[in-house]
Amino acid sequence: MSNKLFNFTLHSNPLDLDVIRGILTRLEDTIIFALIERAQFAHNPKAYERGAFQELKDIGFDKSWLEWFLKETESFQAKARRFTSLDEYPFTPIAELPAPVLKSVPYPEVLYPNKVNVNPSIYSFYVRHIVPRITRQATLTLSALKRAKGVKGDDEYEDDGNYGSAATIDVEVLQAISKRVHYGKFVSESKFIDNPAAFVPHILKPNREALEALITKPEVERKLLQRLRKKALVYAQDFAPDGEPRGDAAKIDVDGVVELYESYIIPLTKEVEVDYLLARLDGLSQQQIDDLAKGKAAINGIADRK
Ligand SMILES: C=C(O[C@@H]1C=C(C(=O)O)C=C[C@H]1O)C(=O)O
Repeated sequence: MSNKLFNFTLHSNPLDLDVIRGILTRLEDTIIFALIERAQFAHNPKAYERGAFQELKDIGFDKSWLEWFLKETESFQAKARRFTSLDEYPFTPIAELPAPVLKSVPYPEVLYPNKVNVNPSIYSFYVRHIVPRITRQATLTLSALKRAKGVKGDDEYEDDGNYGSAATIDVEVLQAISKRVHYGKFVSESKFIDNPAAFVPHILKPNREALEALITKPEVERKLLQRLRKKALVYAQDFAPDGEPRGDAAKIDVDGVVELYESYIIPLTKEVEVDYLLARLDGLSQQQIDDLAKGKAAINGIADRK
């Protein structure tokens, strides 16, 4: 997983909406392939239950197996200077992460300062809804194998022996979804500077519905879901030894991938867009707000700050 999704040296304008949408499109591939990898392992619900591993309690960690994997992984990433830019957010509380060993990079200030972070919601929907659905086939296979060995009840659904591999992929999926959803801030800033006058009244007199109507592009969403289904059908195919596609989307629940976007990722991205807009005028002078209300675009993509 690239540490810096947006390579500022490669793009002249980080707020070009087509460039941003291209990055969101590329993240579809990352998420689909990671879900294909996760679907190879059973659900193993114990891995998401706090306090379920005595081994973790013995080392003083009382949360879940996955939360332990997140903390250990993100601790190393934090030392390597991850989470110092405005578009990457750890799932582990930032206060529990070590300081970077490298000096931070002075990334250009593209986004307006904000505290929008929906990782708790991403974690919750992923664990409660996405993992059980994506791993359904592997889970049914595991339970049948366990019953054949005389195992009955909850233990049928536990421990395909891959707690570590599955959690490693869970971390990758969660971080990719977090990047994708929080990229809504770049989308929002792009739309705001393109037409600030449209947004200012609904920020001054907070109106989430009006702001959501302004940022929603139904045709973009419709094409995205169409593209996603086609990608999942192709990526999930098995291939014959000579590379001939077998035409069966055997490796993933394609409807589950589409539902992930339709029911969770897109709605949450739009919430991030609206939350970002609602804080977009914080700290600006009345004159700056008046100028924006008259449609004077912000300079270099970010309004002058006081
Ligand atoms: C991300 C955008 O904003 C909204 C959210 C979208 C999404 O999450 O895929 C797509 C279109 C818009 O409704 C955009 O306009 O590209």
